[in-house]
Amino acid sequence: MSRELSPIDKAKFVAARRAVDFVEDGMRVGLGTGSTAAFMVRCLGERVQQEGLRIRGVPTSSRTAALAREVGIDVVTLDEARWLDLTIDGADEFDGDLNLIKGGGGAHLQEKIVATASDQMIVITDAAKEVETLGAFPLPVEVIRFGWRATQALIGEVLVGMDVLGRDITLRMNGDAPYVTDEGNHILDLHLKRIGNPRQMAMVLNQVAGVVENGLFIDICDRVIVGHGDGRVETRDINEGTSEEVRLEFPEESNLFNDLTD
Ligand SMILES: O=C(CO)[C@H](O)[C@H](O)COP(=O)(O)O
Repeated sequence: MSRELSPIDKAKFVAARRAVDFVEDGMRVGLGTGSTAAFMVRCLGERVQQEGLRIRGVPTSSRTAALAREVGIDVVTLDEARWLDLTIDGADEFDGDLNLIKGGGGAHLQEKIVATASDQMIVITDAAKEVETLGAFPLPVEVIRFGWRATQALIGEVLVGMDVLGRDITLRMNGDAPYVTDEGNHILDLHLKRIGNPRQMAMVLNQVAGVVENGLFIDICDRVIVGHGDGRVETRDINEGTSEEVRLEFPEESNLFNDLTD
């Protein structure tokens, strides 16, 4: 069923729509996870069906895989694709260097593997996710289920002496049970409020036994596409140091908005 989109949804939609302009015939494309990425997958599916665009898509979660198949994208595994031309994904926060926090949707492990196996990563987002300093959004850390409490305690120890404003660590839940990722792991959310040195944080966390991957994406994103509720879309390229703005028409009626669940 189609529903009225909020200004934030409209912002996410126009960012997604602009991002698919960067996809060319024959590309192998990493498909992110989350509500913004879901718009992008739908827009890509539209190009596949209407223009005959030929691409292979590598999804970053079981949710995205199901949606990509539904909209007619040829879905392959990363091992089949080997290497990707482009990955398009959302983010929970981004800073002026285009460093990111990801994993709010619990998929940052596959997302990081896919993004780093790509020539380019484009992040699609609304303007509210831009921050001066990362860390207001809790940092997701995927951990092995075995001994997760010990891993939590060890992470607490390594946070001492680091440039953060909070040290609470919570186990992500799915109702009454711990959240389980596509890889069968748990997620600890680190409520740091400020991450003064994200590069150091990303390296230190991955040294802790039991940690599989943290949600900091450092020097991975090449472009950010920021959508606004009025149709303006800004594209910033960190490598070229450029920024451009266009305005997209917002379709009054579109089956791109049917059955939005993500
Ligand atoms: O990292 C992610 C999933 O692991 C998402 O990209 C991030 O949570 C943003 O989600 P949304 O587009 O729904 O705001």
